[in-house]
Amino acid sequence: MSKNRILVVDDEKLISWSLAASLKKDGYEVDTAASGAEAVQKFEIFKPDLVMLDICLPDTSGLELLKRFKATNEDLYVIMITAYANADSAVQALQDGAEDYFGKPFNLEAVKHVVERAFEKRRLKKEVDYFRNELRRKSDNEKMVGNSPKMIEVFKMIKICADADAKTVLITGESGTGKELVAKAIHYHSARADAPFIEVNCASIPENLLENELFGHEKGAYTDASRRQKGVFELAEGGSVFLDEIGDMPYQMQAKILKATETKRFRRLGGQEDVEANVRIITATHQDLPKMVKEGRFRGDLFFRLNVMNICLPKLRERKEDIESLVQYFVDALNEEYGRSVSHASPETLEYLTRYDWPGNVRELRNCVERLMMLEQGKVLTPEFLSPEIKQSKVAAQEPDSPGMISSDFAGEHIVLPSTGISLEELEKMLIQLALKKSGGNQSKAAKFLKTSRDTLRYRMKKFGLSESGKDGENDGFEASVSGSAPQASADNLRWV
Ligand SMILES: Nc1ncnc2c1ncn2[C@@H]1O[C@H](COP(=O)(O)OP(=O)(O)OP(=O)(O)O)[C@@H](O)[C@H]1O
Repeated sequence: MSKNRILVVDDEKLISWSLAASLKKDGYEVDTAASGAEAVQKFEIFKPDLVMLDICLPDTSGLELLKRFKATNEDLYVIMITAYANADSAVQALQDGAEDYFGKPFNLEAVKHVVERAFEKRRLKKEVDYFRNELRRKSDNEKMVGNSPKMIEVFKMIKICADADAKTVLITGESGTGKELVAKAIHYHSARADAPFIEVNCASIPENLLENELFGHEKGAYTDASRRQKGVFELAEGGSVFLDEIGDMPYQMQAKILKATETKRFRRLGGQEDVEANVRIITATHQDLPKMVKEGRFRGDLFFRLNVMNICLPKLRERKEDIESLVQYFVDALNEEYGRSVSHASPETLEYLTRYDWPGNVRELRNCVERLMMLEQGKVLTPEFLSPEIKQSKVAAQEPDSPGMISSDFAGEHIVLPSTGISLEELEKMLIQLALKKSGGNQSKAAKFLKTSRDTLRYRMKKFGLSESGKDGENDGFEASVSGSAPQASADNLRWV
């Protein structure tokens, strides 16, 4: 490993000689200069990591040299050497970017500590820069894939939130749709990218520890609080706090989060004064917050505050056109991770993957590709190792071709009727549900689609227990059907694919 280089600039020969000898003994590479002109020359050639600079030089002021050196290399550490009478200049030097100073006459042991401290600080700074760049690189690598119109809308919203420095953002969507990726994308594409992004999963931290985690505590706030400790809101200063699973935030804590979002201030546990919070708060949940508000489980005021900017992530089954590019993206990423050289998924495999409904969304798709890559020996992913559920989804679509089955496309949905038969009433109910789904619940449009009158439709909806509000009987719900997510529709023996 190369040695750290130190340039000692002092016109008093005895001082520079004793400093150089002591620093060399400590393992540094040292050079000396007795004037400003010589220092400038040596600075160019020797390229020091640290300069020890006397404030009073025969041909120039150490303060001038300090500015010149720092302008050339802003990461350079400079320690000023000053006579005690020159304390004002030392203060000026610190303001101009010097790291530290010591006075003459000096104790070599004390100087040694000043130098060690400077290099330790430099090492830590490098380490922090390294990890920050790593994180950034990681976030850049974690691309968000998708060309569907729904994902393009999501990308537009990410850009708007990042560019406008939105102070609160709510990300909603089913589990595995990419909420965490969106939160990172907002942070790393905004002016806050160089400050920390800190994630807290509200569901995984016990209620009694959450406040401490978020806001920190003062010394003596509780029995074990032997010193003041910063919480996430302070540690993320200038950056973003990502509160995942905000729906699981305890009700009491919600009021504190509301205060922090509204006033940009919070209080440490056991603290008497508010602390300023310069952070963007990104929240995410897979839960239905408006419903939770109605049920009194989530504060309405906090919901409205968070919901100012809402990014709603589409389910994977609603953007199946993205599946092929996602699969290729995961194949490439996993090739790199496992040192494999799989080229792609076969058309038949892709057909299976496109038929399946992906209740676990993109996370489930990624896991599926990973499993195929582990089991497949060849360069192309074949359907051989697909799970039974995924294979079943295609069988379901193909079965109608077998004797005794009926298959049809209706209102854009592929309907499969079982070989065991189906009652006319069940079929009628399902068609009404499909028509309502297609019309977004609009009864006039649904009636027109079914070539019947609105009154007839309403009569039949009532007959089948499909309520006007968009909900039908107890469990067999219109809500579930219109979401398009229910492979088993109202009749158990029917399947939509
Ligand atoms: N559009 C996308 N492009 C590429 N990868 C994606 C995309 N969306 C999600 N992923 C991947 O899917 C997995 C799940 O994503 P993520 O953790 O962001 O989902 P989530 O909505 O936060 O899930 P949960 O609610 O369970 O926390 C991750 O591996 C993520 O990298």
